[in-house]
Amino acid sequence: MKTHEKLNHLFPSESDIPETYRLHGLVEQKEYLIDGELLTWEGEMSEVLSPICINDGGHISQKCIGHTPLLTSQEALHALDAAVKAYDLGMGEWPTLSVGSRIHHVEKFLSAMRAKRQEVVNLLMWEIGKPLKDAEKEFDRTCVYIEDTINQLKELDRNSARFDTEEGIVAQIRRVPLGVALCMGPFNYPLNETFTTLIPALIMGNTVVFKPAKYGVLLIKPLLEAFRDSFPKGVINIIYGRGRDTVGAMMETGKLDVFAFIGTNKGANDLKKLHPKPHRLRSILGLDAKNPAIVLPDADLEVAIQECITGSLSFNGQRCTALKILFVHDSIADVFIEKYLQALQKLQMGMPWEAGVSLTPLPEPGKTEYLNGLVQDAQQHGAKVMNEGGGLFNQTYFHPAVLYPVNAAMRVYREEQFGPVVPIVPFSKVQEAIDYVRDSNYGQQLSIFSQDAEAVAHLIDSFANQVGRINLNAQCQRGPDTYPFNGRKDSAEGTLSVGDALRAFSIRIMVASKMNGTNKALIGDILQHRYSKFLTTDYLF
Ligand SMILES: O=C[C@H](O)COP(=O)(O)O
Repeated sequence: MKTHEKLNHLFPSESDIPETYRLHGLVEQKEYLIDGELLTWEGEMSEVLSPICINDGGHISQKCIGHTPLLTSQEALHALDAAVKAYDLGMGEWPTLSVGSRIHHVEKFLSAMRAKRQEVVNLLMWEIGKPLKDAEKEFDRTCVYIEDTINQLKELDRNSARFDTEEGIVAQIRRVPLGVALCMGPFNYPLNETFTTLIPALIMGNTVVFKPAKYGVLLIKPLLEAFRDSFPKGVINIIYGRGRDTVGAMMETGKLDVFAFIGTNKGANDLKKLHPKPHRLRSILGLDAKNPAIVLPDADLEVAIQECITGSLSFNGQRCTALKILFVHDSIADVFIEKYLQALQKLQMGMPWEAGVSLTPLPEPGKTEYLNGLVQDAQQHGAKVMNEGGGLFNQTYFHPAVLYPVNAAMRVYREEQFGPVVPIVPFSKVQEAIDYVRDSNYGQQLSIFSQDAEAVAHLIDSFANQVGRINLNAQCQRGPDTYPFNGRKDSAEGTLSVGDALRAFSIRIMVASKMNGTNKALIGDILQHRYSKFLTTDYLF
């Protein structure tokens, strides 16, 4: 069957959807969380369209699955005020709670979250088209990340140095939260990526305003009560709405201390510049990437193909860590492409809940047209679509397009496609690939495929000052989550491993006292009477 004929079978009617995955009615998300209260929004709502298209008696359209509130700047500022109040040492308890107590709150949340697994996984499929296995993995991985964060924090706490005495000065050094954090995540990992900033921020004692991703927003609904019931008032506030109205208004107040954002450079820059004193804002950012694979002539092709197929096309290439351009030595380009296309044929396109399906509809509006534009541009500059049916699209479906030979004149050479378009660049000298990486604005990761120790070592040394991670005979990826996740140049700011994130959302400060009679009496008095929340004997590391 030709690919375009197969595409006709991608639009199920309601009755074709298995009962377990069917949505019964719309998910009406009217509630938002401010200062420990779930408030109900009666104003304008935003429609949530699933990328999954339904065939309703011959009429095929994206299914509307629910609505979310379009809050205004007023609600956003209310949320910010609640977070500011909860952070204030004089009024809020959260920043000065013991590590053990904060862990207890997060554990309570985790246990409530686990009970919502099926609901959240189902929404991950409906909202962003994530295949069932990947959606389950995202949920489970997030739970493990929270557990690991708790364990890491206990470890840090155990190893803490309580007092330092140097040169006649006693220092009570303490790691403290940064303040009020705004956490925003991307549509492709709306749970995992968001929680890898949200949880470390909370557990370190920051208070948070959380705005869920634009797509992948309804799946926070099942967790709203868990958030409300697990944390003290104002510690976590959850809002919805247009970025400019809500986030923009909060930024302009200058009251945000941390901006934790996983998304595009443009999104991050547009928001950050609204802060009146951006240098005061600690930014923890995961941004654009264009990770290349470099396949040398002696590469083990079986390994290279397997890793490049999953690296470039798992979740339709919609991962910041996806391989977004493949540099293949020209002596093996033909055989590489032949094998790549054979492997591609085995990937199935379909509904996210169908067994074996890995290619699914795309949630971003206008994405298929954008990808088609990239393909046409490459064709105009001399590339061919190497696979039958490649690039064929329909509303939210885009069949992967493998482009060859790609060169610097084409948009896809530098633009981050974030979708199922695979550009393959032939090279004769490895220096061409080295120059590509060095000239790139991005520096998240790259992959090298070769068995030649000398050649690999040379490349490692060429790239160690360019990217955050070099993968040998393996695709690019974030995990394991205990490993550093970051990037160079315009790809990231800060590092987000389990342990690094705890440090990213905190700062070490101290009270330093000269060892003289006055101070001995003074500190003794403060400690004895517990006058200070900060200066206590049971402080954090
Ligand atoms: O989109 C960026 C994700 O953090 C990638 O994670 P992953 O490499 O595990 O798919």
